[in-house]
Parts: sequence; C-alpha cells; structure tokens
Amino acid sequence: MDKNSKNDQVKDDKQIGCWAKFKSLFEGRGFDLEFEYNNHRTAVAVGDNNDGYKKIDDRKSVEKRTVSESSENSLEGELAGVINFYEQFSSLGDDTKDDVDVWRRSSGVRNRVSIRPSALLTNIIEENGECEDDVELNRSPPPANIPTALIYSPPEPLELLCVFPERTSRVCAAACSAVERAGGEARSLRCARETLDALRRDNDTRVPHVIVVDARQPQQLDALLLARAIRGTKNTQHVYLIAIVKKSAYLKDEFGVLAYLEAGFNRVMVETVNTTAWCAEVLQARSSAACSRAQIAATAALAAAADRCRDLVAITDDQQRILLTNKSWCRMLGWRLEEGPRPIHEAAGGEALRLATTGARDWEAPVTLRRRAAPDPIMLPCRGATIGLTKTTSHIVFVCEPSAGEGDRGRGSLHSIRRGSLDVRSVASDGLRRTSLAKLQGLPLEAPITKVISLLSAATEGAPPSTVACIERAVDMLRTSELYSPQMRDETKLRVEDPIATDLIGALLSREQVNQNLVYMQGNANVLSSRRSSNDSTVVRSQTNRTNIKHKTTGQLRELLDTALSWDFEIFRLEDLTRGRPLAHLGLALMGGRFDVCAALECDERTLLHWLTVIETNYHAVNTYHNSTHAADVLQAVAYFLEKDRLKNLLEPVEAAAALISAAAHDIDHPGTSSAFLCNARHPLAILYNDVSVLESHHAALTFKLTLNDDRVNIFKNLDRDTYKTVRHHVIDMILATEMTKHFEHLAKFVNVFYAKSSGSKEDGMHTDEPLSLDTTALSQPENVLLVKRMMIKCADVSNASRPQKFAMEWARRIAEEYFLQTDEEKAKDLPVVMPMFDRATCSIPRSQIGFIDYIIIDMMEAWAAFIDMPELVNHARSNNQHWRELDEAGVTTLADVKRVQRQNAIQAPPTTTAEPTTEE
Ligand SMILES: Nc1ncnc2c1ncn2[C@@H]1O[C@@H]2COP(=O)(O)O[C@H]2[C@H]1O
Repeated sequence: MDKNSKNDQVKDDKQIGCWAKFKSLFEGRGFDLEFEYNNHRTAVAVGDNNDGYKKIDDRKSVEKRTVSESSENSLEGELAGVINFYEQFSSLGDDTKDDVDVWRRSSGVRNRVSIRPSALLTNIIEENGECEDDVELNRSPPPANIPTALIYSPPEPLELLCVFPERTSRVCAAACSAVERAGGEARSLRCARETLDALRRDNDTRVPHVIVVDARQPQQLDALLLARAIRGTKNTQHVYLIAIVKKSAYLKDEFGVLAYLEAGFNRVMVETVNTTAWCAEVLQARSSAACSRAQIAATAALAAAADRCRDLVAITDDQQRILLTNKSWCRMLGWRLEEGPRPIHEAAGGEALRLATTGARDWEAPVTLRRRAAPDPIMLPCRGATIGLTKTTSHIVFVCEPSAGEGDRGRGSLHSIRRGSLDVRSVASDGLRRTSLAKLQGLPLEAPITKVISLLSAATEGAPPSTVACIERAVDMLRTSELYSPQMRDETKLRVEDPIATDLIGALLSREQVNQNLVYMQGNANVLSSRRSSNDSTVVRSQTNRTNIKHKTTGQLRELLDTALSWDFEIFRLEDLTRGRPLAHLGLALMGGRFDVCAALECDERTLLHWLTVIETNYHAVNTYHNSTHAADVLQAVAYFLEKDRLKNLLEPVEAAAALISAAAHDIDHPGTSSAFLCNARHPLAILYNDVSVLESHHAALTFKLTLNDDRVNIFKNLDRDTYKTVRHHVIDMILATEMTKHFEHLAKFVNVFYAKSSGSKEDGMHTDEPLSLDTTALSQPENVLLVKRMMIKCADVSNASRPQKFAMEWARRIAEEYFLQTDEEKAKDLPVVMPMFDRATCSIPRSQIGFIDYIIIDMMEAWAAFIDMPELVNHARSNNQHWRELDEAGVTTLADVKRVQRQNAIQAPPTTTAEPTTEE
C-alpha cells in the first residue's frame, strides 16, 4: 500500500471509528436530534415523522441539506440519519475547529450539546492511546455511563399487550399476528382498568415489552390518561408504549405527537393493517424495551451498591441538584431517602464542591457536609466525578468517606481528612505516593474507639429514627479527639452569675488560656518572677543546702505524728512544730513508719530521710500555698486513702510507695505561679516543655533528677531495672495526673469505668442526682488501677476543700494570697492577667471557694468517696460550701475579712510547741 492510500485508509478508519463513536453517543436513547454547524450556516434537524427523516429547518438564511433519504421511520433510521448527516458534514475536514451544536430534544426540552468533529476523532484516538499531547486529553473521557458488562439483556420472546376497545379491530389483529410471526406472544385487552389490573398483577412476572394503545377513539379510551397511569405503575419504565392514531389526525397537526410523548408514549404510529409493517415495528420496539430494561436494571444494581456501602454517596444533575442519595448519606446528614431534588449547596461545601462546579472530571478533596440534627458541619474526604456523554456534564457524583472508625475496613485515624485537594491522576502517576498510602492502609492499626464506633454504627441498622439520632450523636461525640476535654456546664450562666468562679475554673481547666493570653502579649521577654525563682539552679541549691535531719521530736510532735492517719490531722500545727519542715517529719513517720517504703524499695531509712530532705528543700517556703506544707498535706491525704480497705487490698507495696513518693514530690520547685503565667512570661520551663503541662512535667523531671543525682538520696538505687521502670512510670503518671487542665479527662475516665452501669445518669455521665452505683469488677485490669491511682492523687491534691472547716479556710486563704501575688506580678510586668478577677482589692474569697467546690470538688469527691467508702469527703465539702455562702452573705470578701473570721474562730486553739530538728553531716 502506498503512503497516500495508507493515509486514506487511516483516515477512513478514523472516520468509521468516529461515526461509531458518534453513533454510540446517541444509540438507543430515543430522542430527537438536531444538528447545527454554525460555521457553514448549515442547520439540520432530524426528526421522525410520517414521511421518514427529513431536515426540519425554516431559517431562511440557512443552507438546506437533506439528511437522509434512506432513513426508516425508526430509531435505527434516526441514527442512520444522524450518521448520514455526519458523513456529509465530515467532508468539511476533521481538523475544523468549529463546534457542531447538537440539540438533544426530549419531551419537549432542548438541551444543547457541543461536539467538535475533530474532537470526536480525537476522543477515539485518545482511547487508542495514539495521541498524548492534545490539550483535549487533559480532560479524561467521562466515565462510562453504565458499564456494558452490567447491561445484560437475555434474548426473550416478545411480549405484546394490545389495548383496543373494539374487539374486532383489524389493526389489533394485524399487530397480534405480527407478534406471533416473530415468535412472540400477544394479549389484547379492552379498557384501561383491565390493562392496569393486568400490569399490577403481572408486575414482576410478565411485564410486556410493548404496549400498543388505540388512541383513535378518545371517547372510548383516553389513551393519554392510560399512558400516564401505566407510567405510574411499578416496573413499567422500560415498556415501549405505542399510540395508534388516525392518519388524518397525524397529518393535521405536526406537533400533535408532543402530547403523546409527554404523556409517556415512546412512539406515535399511524394505523396500519399491514402485518409486515407491524412485524418490523414490534421487533424494533422490543429491542428498545429490552435495552432500556437492561439499563434500568443496571442502574438499580448500582443504586443498590451505593445504598449498601458505608461511604456517603450523592448524585446531582448538571444543575447541581441532588437527585439521589444513599442510605449512609441520609443517615449521617439526617436526610430522607424520598426527598426530592435539592441544591447540593444546601448540604455540602468546601473544596470538593468548588472542583465539582468548575468542571473537574475526577477529583479528591475535602467536603464539608451540613447535618440537619447538628449545628456543626463535618468535614470528610470526598472523591468525585462528573459524568457526561459528551463534554457536557449530566451528573456529578460525590462519594464522601466517613471518618476513621466508621467503616469495616479499619481505616483508623491514618485515613484522616487530607487537607487541600488531591489530583487523583497525579497520585496515579506517582507510584511512590500510592504505594505508601496503600501500605498505611494495610497496617493492622485499629483503636478500640474504631471498633466502638463501628459497633454503634451497625446498631443503627433498622433502628427507629429516634434511636438512630441518639446513636449518631454519640458517634459524633466519640469521633472528636478531645474526648475528655472539659466542657464547662452552664458556662454562660456561670459567667453571668459569677465572674470570679468563671475566672478560677477557666484558668484551672482551660488549655486555651495561654494561647489567648499570648495574643495580648507584646515583647515582654525576660519577665521572670523575682519573687520566686524557678529553674535548674535549684538542683545546685538542693545539693549545697542539703541538710540531714536527725529526727529528734518533742513530745508534742511525736503526739501529733501519732495522729498522722486521721482526716483532721493538724497540718498547720505540724508546720509550726517543725518550723516549716513538715514534709520530712511527716514523710519519715508515714513512709518510713507505717508504710515501710524502705522495705518496698530496698533502701535504708537514712536514704529515705535524705531524699525527703532534698525534696522538701526544693519546695519554696516563700510560697503561701505551694510549699512543703501543701506537699505534706497531700502526702497525708494519700496515706489516709491508702489505708482504706479498697486500696489496701488493691495496691502492691511498691505501688503504695510510688503513690507516697508522687504525693511528696508532686509540686516540687513550684514557683507559686501557674503554668499559664510561665508560658506568658516565656519562662525557660515553658520553653523547655513547649507550653505543654509545664509545671507537672517539671515536678516529675526534677524529682528524678534530684533522686538519681546523688546515691545518698537515691531511694531507687537498689531496685532492679524492671521494678525501677515500673515505679518511675507510676510516679510520673501520678504527678502528671495532677494537671488541672486534664481534670475532667481523669474524672470522666474513672466514672465511666467504675460507675458505667449506674442508672439515671445524665448525658455527661457524672452530674446526676441519682445515687451512683459502684462497679469495681474493672479493677482486675491494670489500666483501670492506673485510673484509681490518678484519682487518688488528684483528690488528695485538692482535698483541702474536703477537710474540716478550719483547715479548708486556711488553705483557701493561702491559695487566694498566691493567686493575688500572681496577679500583682502580672500587672507589674505588664503581662496578660490570667485571672483578672483575682485582684486583692476586689476579689471575694468566699465566692471563689463556692465556685471551686461546686465545679471542681463535689463531683469528684462524690465519685472518689463512694469508691473508697469515705463519705466525710463529700460531707466536709458540702458543709464548707455552706459556710462560704454564709460568709459571703455576711459580707466577708477580702483576705483581711477572712483573717478576721479565722482569728475569731481560733480564740480557743491550743498553743503549739516547736520541734527541734538537728543537723548532722
Ligand atoms: N481551695 C482552693 N481554692 C481555689 N483553688 C484551689 C484550691 N485548692 C486547690 N486549688 C487549685 O487547684 C489546683 C490543683 O493543682 P495545683 O496544686 O497545681 O494548684 C491548685 C490550685 O490552683
């Protein structure tokens, strides 16, 4: 073959392929086509009428062109007409850049579809992989409308139903005999009622391929009404409906067919008694019916697949109105399946929508979805595609992936929302990226929360809507990563009613405090507290100042220490008697004596004494509250709790030792200001710990640093590696648990584990007037014992509010003084004020205590008191609360007021004698 003829052959092949493609675009769709080729002022429409295919064009300026003489009065003929037209038009050359406008007209609605002849060829070449550089190729071909493998229509005998009021109609007889000749079966009925009854009865078994309705005698049979009724019957979408009209009526009105088409007929046919014509007609009709039946069945299969997948699926039309949503979508967003078309913007937003509406073919980007039952939208990863038979979009598909844990596939948190959009095709070309994503998905990672969410989601299947709504709310809550972060109840109410309580609770619980404050802070570096220094130099100080105490007690001190395990232990008397060294004395009495920590740690008493001394020395005596008396108080509370049966039987000696060590050291080197203050002041500790758990991290780290630094104080030196690791783990965990920003996290975990089965609890599981029913079976699991230990040190840390009144009052005075000093310092150094209400001139101490007890103490003490059987914890808290209320009403406000009340109360207090600790080297 020479070069030219080879080129011609290629061109012919391309054109044949082009026509095939063109044909396939419209094949079997059953609508009228109209073409307009603007450049050449050629306009041609193809429509079926009684005379076969012809051009319908009344525009004077347009060159007329006959489409097809050979076309038959059928869909095939229509396509033949189309192809014929295209043949003529393609002679213009396939490199023309002019678009051909194809007007798709269906049921009277005209939709414009632009086709460029060269693009048709290009598409075919693109599919064959021959052309890679064309700009057109950047837009992937639209995904196939329905995969051909799904469109399976088994050959089946033709079924015809004739509806003719006239029993002896010759037209009906001709149709029936044509069907029999074609090997099919025909039935005839006389009226609309019989027809509809038959269709309803035969619904799933014998729905005919073709129904022919006699429309010639409207007085006897209203064909239009019947067509509408048939289309309203289940499973009749694919039935090919033919209306038989009189030739005279047909020729009278060229647009008369429209009424029939709109009523649901597929075809209007002039009456004929010619059996051959009927035979051709019914065969074509059967082919069309079988084809649309297969397509509808395939669509139903795809919709069923969408309904059963866990992803949220929505399909819109080209106007972005949602046409179809699957069950997951409805369930999660609170939609009803039967809801009519709604704009997608009502439900979705974000990058995915932007891409969808700017013509992307295939994308992967986050979508925000609005839920009807919840105010906050959710953000999910979304994969989408636009579907269209040509470059024009017909549908947009959104597939949104529920967050981690929703599906069975164990996607886990790794499959989180990707920020920004991701071009799927660029990923496909990026083998590495793809592989690593696949690897991540394959990892056997599944958190318990993932399983919980899966179980809950499964429980919504078939559940009543109210239950589904509850479960979905619960799942939404579980999905948040800050599962236990504090949410202040009635916060607005509190804010309005009591700004002091709001200030205090906010400062204690909020992790945002620092960030908020940082906003206000401008260039205030080097504003460290001169009042109380706090940095690593304390290590040096502790070593140089180390003083070993010879435990020489007076009779009074000995007597006092004998009461060390009572809840009204006179801690301030101990402070006086030991001249500010209560921790070493009490520590030695409790840790060295009653709890025999030395035996548990295999160390001698001297090492323990040295350790206590070093620890105590590293508390700041200058602090009014966070000094070694507070440490001794917390140690005493922990010792008291450890004596309770529940804990005595639960903890190993080494665990009890770890608890006492944690209590003694839990606030070591506390600077007397809060972590928020340190962050705002850019303190080296805040820098070191990245503003996260600054003080608690420092307390734990310094405890080990001081302990391990010197063999003479190293109470762990004889422990084997594993025991040391265990003790270290427990001590660190307990000290970190005293961080108040995690207060509700620890409390909620404890309550959920040990009171999970209590009835009548409110939504948050804690604040309830119903008595809590304790369930301690969970204690068999070590991780739950950890919760107990955390709760123990937490309760001990703030136990001052649950002590008898005189102690509670003194502690309240001390902490208020410390808060005021912090505020003074913040103001002096132009730092953000963490608790502005804690101003010594204006703050009401009683009201701060009422807030503290109401919002921090009561819930926690109730949970803990029931657990260790110590009702006095709650009783004291309530009675202190009441006392503060009375003082508030009596006008007690400032520190001076509180001191005055204390003096009045202390008139009968017995005098104290001082202990004489001696030093030895
Ligand atoms: N009686 C009280 N009134 C107000 N705040 C308190 C009281 N007792 C303890 N706190 C606060 O609770 C916190 C518990 O952890 P800290 O010891 O670090 O610091 C403590 C104080 O900030």
